[in-house]
Amino acid sequence: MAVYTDVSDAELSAFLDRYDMGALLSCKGIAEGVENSNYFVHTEGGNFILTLYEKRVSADDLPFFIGLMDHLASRGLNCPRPVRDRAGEALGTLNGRPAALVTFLDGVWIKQPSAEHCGALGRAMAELHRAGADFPLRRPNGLSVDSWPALFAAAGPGADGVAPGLSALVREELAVLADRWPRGLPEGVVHADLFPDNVFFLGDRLSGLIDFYFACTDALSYDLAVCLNAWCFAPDGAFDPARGRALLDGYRAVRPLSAAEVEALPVLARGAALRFMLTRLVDWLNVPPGALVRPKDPKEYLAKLRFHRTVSSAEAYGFA
Ligand SMILES: Nc1ncnc2c1ncn2[C@@H]1O[C@H](COP(=O)(O)OP(=O)(O)OP(=O)(O)O)[C@@H](O)[C@H]1O
Ligand SMILES: N[C@@H](CCO)C(=O)O
Repeated sequence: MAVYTDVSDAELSAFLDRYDMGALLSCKGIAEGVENSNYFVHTEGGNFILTLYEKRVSADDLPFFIGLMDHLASRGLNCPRPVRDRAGEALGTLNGRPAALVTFLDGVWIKQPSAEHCGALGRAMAELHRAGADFPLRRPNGLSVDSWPALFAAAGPGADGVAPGLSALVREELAVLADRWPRGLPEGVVHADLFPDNVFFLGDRLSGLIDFYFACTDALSYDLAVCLNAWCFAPDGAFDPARGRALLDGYRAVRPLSAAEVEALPVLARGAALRFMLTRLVDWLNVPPGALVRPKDPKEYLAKLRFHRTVSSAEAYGFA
């Protein structure tokens, strides 16, 4: 994550007084990520992650995210557990932002995933979908097809300065995807941002999933579409069908896909590419002054979007 809101040791110690976690030993801002402010917090009680929720997270959604992490962890999924204060509250306020502490997960994320990593990811994603099946809360996906025109408007007039012709291409995509977006696919809890930096490994073993702050109720196969984009392109920008196949096969080994879900993958992957291209574009063109953040490159997702425009069936992703 990034750091948008600074927290001093004194402010943090006062915040921690509500918890049974002993005295603060150290606290360090985490530069990775782009969405919220994150700190690594070491106390006499152990290691924790402190998150201050920033612009894209609505305070009204926090009970969904906190409840979901609790629910998934109680179903055996390895994800952060919210830490409760003496009054039983997992959410507090720090420097004017909603804030929470969660448990620290061991592991590292993989910068260049192999087909084996993608297979492990597919299995873990299907397990997440299964574990979420009886989660009682619902949250619509606020970054799905209906929100994309407003997101594009929020990027402002600079799009063609990032890549010539980008505005025209986005307008075309908005129209095509509004027309073709699949409805009626099996739905449930999706992570919706399961990028490599949100999946930890210890050796070759997938050890945990983090960052549930885009999780929502949506088509389960949308998660696969996000991961085809985030995990299955080679460093030279070419799609790698071996990784795509491993991801899809890993998933299907735990939760079978219906014919409708498979058929929908190209348009879902195209929409997922546009979604991340647009949020990156907004962030690229609007870096808050003083923020410790490195915005992610929207052009990476423009290239992925161009690829999906050429795809007509899931076989292009390695599906067999
Ligand atoms: N529970 C956790 N255990 C261990 N490390 C964590 C945990 N949560 C976050 N981190 C660390 O903080 C970094 C950023 O966290 P996270 O991905 O949640 O931030 P973000 O701003 O939402 O990022 P993104 O750009 O992926 O949305 C992670 O890459 C990881 O190094
Ligand atoms: N995973 C996102 C950032 C968090 O939304 C991206 O790479 O654009």
